[in-house]
Amino acid sequence: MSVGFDYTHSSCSVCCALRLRCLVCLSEDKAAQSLLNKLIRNNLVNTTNQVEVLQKDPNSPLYSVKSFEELRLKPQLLQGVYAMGFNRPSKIQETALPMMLAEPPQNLIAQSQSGTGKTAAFVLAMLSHVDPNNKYPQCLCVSPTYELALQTGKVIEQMGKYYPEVKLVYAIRGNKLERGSKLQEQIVIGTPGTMLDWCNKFRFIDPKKIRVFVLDEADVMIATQGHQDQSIRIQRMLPKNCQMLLFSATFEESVWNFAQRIVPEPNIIKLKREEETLDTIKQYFVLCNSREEKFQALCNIYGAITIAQAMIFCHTRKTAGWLAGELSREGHQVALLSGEMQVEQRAAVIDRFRDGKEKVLVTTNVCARGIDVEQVSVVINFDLPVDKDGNPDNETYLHRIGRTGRFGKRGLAINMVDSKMSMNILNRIQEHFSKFKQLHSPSYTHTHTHTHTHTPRIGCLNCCNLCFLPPTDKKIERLDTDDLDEIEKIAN
Ligand SMILES: Nc1ncnc2c1ncn2[C@@H]1O[C@H](COP(=O)(O)OP(=O)(O)OP(=O)(O)O)[C@@H](O)[C@H]1O
Repeated sequence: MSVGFDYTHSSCSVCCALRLRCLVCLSEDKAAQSLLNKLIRNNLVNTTNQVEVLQKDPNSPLYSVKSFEELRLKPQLLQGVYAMGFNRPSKIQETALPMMLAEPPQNLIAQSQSGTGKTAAFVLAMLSHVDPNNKYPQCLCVSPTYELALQTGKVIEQMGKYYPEVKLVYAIRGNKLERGSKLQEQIVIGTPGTMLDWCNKFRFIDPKKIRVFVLDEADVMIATQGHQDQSIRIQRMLPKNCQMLLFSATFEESVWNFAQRIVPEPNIIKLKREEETLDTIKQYFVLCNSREEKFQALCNIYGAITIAQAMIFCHTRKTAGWLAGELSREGHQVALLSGEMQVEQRAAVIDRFRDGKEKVLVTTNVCARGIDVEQVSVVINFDLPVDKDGNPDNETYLHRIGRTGRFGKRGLAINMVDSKMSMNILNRIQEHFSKFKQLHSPSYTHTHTHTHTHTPRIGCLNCCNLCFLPPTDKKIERLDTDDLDEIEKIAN
């Protein structure tokens, strides 16, 4: 078994540390992460940011709606929307829905973070566009994995509850049809490989009759080898007037290039991400010599201040398991999120933690990235975040501790330092975030080797990940965990 970038295996349960180096696992992670978010989310992510719109024809009027009634939906669909508990369109839906429902159909590329209502939007568009009297496929929706396709299928079923004439079929591995058969269902949802076979090899679908083509989770899609080409091959079989819709949670250059190949003459909608900031977070570090000392420091902190809920990040599954065991022995109610768990099991653990059934969540980064648990007031980096080469992983640091300071609330982040090397990493993280202020001064133009030159803008979605990172002058201060008075002070 070789370990490196070309290392491939079909199951992520083999390892934890290896996952950082394995391309297969990286793409599985992205899909699993996305599924996890869908399973644990039961409402919209709050966002106050504005929608940016780039129209194919800048002279055509831009409509946006504040209610579902304004969209003149079929009554059965409006009933479905309200039955799902949607009172009004989400921020992205306000602009995307009128575009998607317009006549003649308009192409759309839309980007906004997960949980902002993209799936519900394109499901509504598909259901609106099909003619139930025609018993053949009219909408194709491509998802990166079987599980994600099933999730979207569920939304179609819920929203189309009062419109039973419209039928849905899954083009997924294992769903075998008789040779020579023709599909009667109006909507086909599936993964790119099977969808392509059904159009091309088996001809269950006549691609020339497709009116709406949806490509969901483009960022996850391109992380999986082969999916990009298969999606493009499907797209090429569709008629010129077919409406092309593409959705993505992020918009790095690779996604953008792919999007442009799938969607000709697009309208573009972007919803700026809620900016994460370190300014409202107090950051400390604790000096220790061993894993046991780190644990002791943790106990001292728990002994001195009241912590409603905390997340503790470890580098490996092994450390996370060990720490969870030690904390339980000390009488803490601990939840452990671990890489070998099925996505559904992980979702259940997060749900329990969110409901306050456990007060401490011990996890590795791979499991917890992108998960929002608002009420967490303390984040502990039991191990500092590093990338596959052992360099500081600044972005992960921001994501981890950013969760404690959401929506202007003050949070606390404590970093455990157990060697010269980890002190060096922490110093570099601190330096990175203070340098940022200079990098983003308005007149400064910076170049990233992997992207293009542009005038940097904080929150800019089209350029590079760096621009997501806000500046801060915040120092990471030393905390002596043997001094109870000192610990008590940090909580005030
Ligand atoms: N207009 C709305 N009003 C209330 N809730 C909504 C509305 N639109 C969507 N939701 C709900 O918000 C949650 C997120 O929506 P949706 O899944 O469509 O977002 P998304 O951007 O596609 O995110 P993801 O890619 O993670 O699924 C879902 O629980 C969905 O039922």
